[in-house]
Amino acid sequence: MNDNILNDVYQVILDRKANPGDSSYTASLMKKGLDTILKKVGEEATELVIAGKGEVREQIVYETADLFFHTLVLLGHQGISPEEVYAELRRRFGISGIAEKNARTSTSG
Ligand SMILES: N=c1c2ncn([C@@H]3O[C@H](COP(=O)(O)OP(=O)(O)OP(=O)(O)O)[C@@H](O)[C@H]3O)c2ncn1[C@@H]1O[C@H](COP(=O)(O)O)[C@@H](O)[C@H]1O
Repeated sequence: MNDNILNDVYQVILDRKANPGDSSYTASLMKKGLDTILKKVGEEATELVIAGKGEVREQIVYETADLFFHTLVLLGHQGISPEEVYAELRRRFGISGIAEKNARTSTSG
């Protein structure tokens, strides 16, 4: 996962943090600080829960994107790279996950 949209958006977030512009929503969140960012993450998580209950596919996708974005802002604020999260997921995926992937590959051809 070296080249994906999460990384691209994260790079923009870091840039907004380093070079805040007046019109940037990300920069305004960074300026307001951790409590505001955490509040947004909580709100977006709640909105995703509501969307999930509604079972409207487009709404779930939209709210998931909002939650991903605000989570990346939190990571950026804390100086944590998405790569650290990917590494944790890879660690959990571990040996059993790799074995499952290999089994799927060998039966799909
Ligand atoms: N991915 C996003 C992104 N997702 C959501 N948002 C903003 O997050 C806010 C969401 O807060 P709310 O849910 O309260 O918004 P709302 O309009 O009240 O309600 P919704 O309809 O969004 O649910 C809105 O203002 C959205 O515009 C985002 N703002 C920025 N980005 C990315 O960040 C980049 C830099 O943006 P700026 O910092 O604004 O330059 C952009 O190019 C995008 O790639």
